[in-house]
Amino acid sequence: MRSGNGHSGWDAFAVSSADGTVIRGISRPGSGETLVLVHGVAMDSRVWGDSGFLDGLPDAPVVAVDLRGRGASSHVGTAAGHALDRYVEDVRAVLDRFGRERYIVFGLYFGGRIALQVAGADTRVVRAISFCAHGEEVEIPADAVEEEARAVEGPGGHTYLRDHFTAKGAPAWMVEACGRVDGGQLGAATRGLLHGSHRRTERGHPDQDLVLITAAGDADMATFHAGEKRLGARLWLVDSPTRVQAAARLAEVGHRVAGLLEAAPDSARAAGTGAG
Ligand SMILES: CC(C)[C@@H]1NC(=O)[C@@H]2CCCN2C(=O)C/N=C(\N[C@H](C(=O)N[C@@H](Cc2ccccc2)C(=O)N[C@H](CC(=O)O)C2=N[C@H](C(=O)O)CS2)C(C)C)[C@H](C(C)C)NC1=O
Repeated sequence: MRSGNGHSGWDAFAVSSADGTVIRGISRPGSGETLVLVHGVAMDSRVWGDSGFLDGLPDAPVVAVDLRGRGASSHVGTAAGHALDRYVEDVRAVLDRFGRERYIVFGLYFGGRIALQVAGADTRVVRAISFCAHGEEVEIPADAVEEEARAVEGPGGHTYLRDHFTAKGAPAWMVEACGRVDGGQLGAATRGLLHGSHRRTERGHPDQDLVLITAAGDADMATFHAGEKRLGARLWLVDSPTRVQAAARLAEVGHRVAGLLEAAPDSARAAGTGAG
């Protein structure tokens, strides 16, 4: 039986973020801890089904967010409106809406960095998992970002991204996701990276379980190890030469996350040490 929004068993939701922006997404009931999913820059909440991530998590309650300017959420035209703190407010408004005391937040690429940032700000997050983005301070190359913003907001924006990701060996679901995002929002979101996304993330609570995931062949592995040490995070590796190609491993990662949920005793941290 397909519900009104075209996803069988899923319900659409809408909440107002702190600045009034309407954040939408889809949710489904389940048993155990609620998984909140945060997509990357040129994506929307459809990536979780398309990538096979959800195949390994048939029973978990899931809330899949559309960040502002993506999916069904409201558009925001300014770079400042796409600052990291706005995205954190978006996710926290969604946590408020579902009223649970504990959440697991899983993010893809920049969505993973948002997940870590939300964990630093909100102790309801008992576990945060970042797929292929670390939480360390980075030097944002303003010129490269401006160049990329111009490329993605222009008429050839989708082609730029599709060609770039295809050349990097990204899976089809990731290449296709780019075509669903409005060019103007891609430009604003890209320039938005200059508004606070350079900041490192901090642990929000000693008992939080923080997990960083990256490709075994990641050239930037040292930064992920730095995150392990500084944040007391765990590092999962997927068998892939690069972070972009690791996107093809999301179905496997979904199964691994399911293993974490099964092993979850009272404190997420204990699960972190036990489940391996
Ligand atoms: C490859 C190219 C098409 C890609 N562009 C995108 O895709 C989207 C669409 C347009 C803007 N886009 C960004 O992402 C911004 N542009 C970049 N960002 C740098 C980056 O390092 N970003 C991190 C996350 C992050 C952010 C801020 C602070 C820390 C970390 C990241 O995770 N990057 C991976 C690629 C990888 O790890 O090799 C991906 N990110 C996509 C996503 O987040 O959805 C999916 S793949 C920062 C340092 C300026 C770089 C840079 C050349 C300008 N271009 C990309 O990265």
